[in-house]
Amino acid sequence: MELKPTLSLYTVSPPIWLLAGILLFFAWRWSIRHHKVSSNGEPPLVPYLIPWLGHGFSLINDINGFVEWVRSSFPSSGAVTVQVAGRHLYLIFDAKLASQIYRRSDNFLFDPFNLMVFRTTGGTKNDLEIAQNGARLVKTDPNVVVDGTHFMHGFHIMTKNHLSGEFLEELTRRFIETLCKEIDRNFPISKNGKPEWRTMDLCHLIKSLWTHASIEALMGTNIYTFWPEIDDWIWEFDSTFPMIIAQYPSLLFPKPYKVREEGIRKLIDWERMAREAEEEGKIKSDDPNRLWDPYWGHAYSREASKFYAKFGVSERGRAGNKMGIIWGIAANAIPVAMQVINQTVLNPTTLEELHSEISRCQTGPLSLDMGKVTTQPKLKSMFLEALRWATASPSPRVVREDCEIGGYRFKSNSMVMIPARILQLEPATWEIPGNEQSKPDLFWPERFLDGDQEHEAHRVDENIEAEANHIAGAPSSPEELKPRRVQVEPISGPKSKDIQRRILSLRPFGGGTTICSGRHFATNEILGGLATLLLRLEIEVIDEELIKHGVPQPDLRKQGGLFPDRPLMVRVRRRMS
Ligand code: HEM
Repeated sequence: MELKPTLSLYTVSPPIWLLAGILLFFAWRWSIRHHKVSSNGEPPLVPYLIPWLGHGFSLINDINGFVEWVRSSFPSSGAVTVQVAGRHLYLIFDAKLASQIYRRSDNFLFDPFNLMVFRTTGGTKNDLEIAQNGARLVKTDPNVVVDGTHFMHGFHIMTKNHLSGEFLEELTRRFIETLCKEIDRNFPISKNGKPEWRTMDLCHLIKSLWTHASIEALMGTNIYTFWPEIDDWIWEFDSTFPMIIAQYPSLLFPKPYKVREEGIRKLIDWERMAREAEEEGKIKSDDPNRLWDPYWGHAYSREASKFYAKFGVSERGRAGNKMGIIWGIAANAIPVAMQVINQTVLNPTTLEELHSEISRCQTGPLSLDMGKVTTQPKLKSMFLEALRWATASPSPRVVREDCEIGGYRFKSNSMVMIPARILQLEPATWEIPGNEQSKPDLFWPERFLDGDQEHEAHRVDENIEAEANHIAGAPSSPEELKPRRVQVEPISGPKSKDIQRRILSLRPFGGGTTICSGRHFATNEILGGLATLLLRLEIEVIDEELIKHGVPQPDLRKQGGLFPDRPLMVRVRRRMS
């Protein structure tokens, strides 16, 4: 009997092969995009080619671009898993899940990153052991003596207490005072009453004024007598420090380590001089609780040094901590200040409206009621919109024990990252149908005109729950390290789904126990600084230059506050009173 030829694999023509391949590829892509969980319950795994290393290189090379790419590949997943150097890293894309993680600070730990900062800013082996005492870690070094001290949490509470209330007011007062002094020095009141226009890059001007005012407010004036270059040094440190974090070898890349060592040396000198000045009675006030003096600067700088010294942290470790604080203040708040001020002068209607809000807060020709400034609706909306549009905070955590949240399984010792920028640019959250200006990649000054009372109230509520979880089961903290309650209106009444989603999705300051302790100062220095600047200076955008360079956008090469990616050329002159 003659057998009929059957359709064998070998007889299928190449176009059919190709078609089958394309269909399989799309089926595979569809299945990974629509799989809500992996087979073991973890968030779906993003496929990778290089074993062990996985996505490590893409993540280091361009963290914002990589995270954006992952989100676009998994648009309907609340979380995904990526492989980085042999470990799983969960990227969280769902705002509600992020809030649950922030609240569980006993299981989603920040201390491993605090420890990493301690090490990379120059802490010694002994300092690292002190820092691990009572820290929340997956595994503690077996040599560490655990005596119930809880050093890191104590420091965090001390920080929070010294950046609120009267301490916050003093830091703001010193900042504004120095800013005024610097503006007056750069743009003196003209003798003949006719000030000259000067051409400059506005971004550069803001960067230099704000850097000097924040360092002097925090560290005092004496530091400039032996380290006048500190304002330039901090930006050199900012551009080189990520290489130390990424563990570039010092033999091949000596510069970042050289810059860091210079900072450590100078900050050791700063602390020695402040101690000597105190012992020699050079500091005028003998009130041990004074808020500011020229040697220690703000009380927070003094108390941070004393806190570290009390626990036996070395001079080098203390200098490293100071370096981290100065860097934290400058590198996050100053780029956001630049974005707010750029957007103000770029839009004549906004400029006019802000002038009228500022005039309502004036207490004299050049003085302001700061409490009023930070509650003006348009000013506040500009600030929140700049935080939404121009920050990329990663909020890293490590999972302590296996747990299940939001339908996902999170495995012990894996890492978590909440890429806030993704939540802050999600069209479903921010875009209002029929309103072109509301597109999330655009800066829309009116976006937050309905206020942010709910945002802050929600963060405080989250923080209280996180603190309670964190402290439960941890060694008890001394009374002076207990957090003070911050007064915020509670969230009242039911909120629409849209508002709830927006409240949960604005995450520039992280959340939980480690929510940024400097956020209130950041608000004051950015809005108070903007009002101070507009009262003293006239600023006009140079249209031909704007056409040539284009409108500044957030520069995505960095995390935290995002700098404008190009200059904004303006004419500036002293305002005639
Ligand atoms: C717009 C400006 C700022 C942004 C976007 C920002 C952002 C952040 C973020 C994302 C965290 C980590 C939160 C977490 O993952 O839970 C953080 C922590 C922190 N920030 Fe800020 N920050 C800003 C300004 C400041 C300023 C001006 C100060 C100091 C005056 C400051 C002091 C701190 C401190 C001390 C912590 C550590 C909190 C702790 O562990 O106790 N920040 N900040």
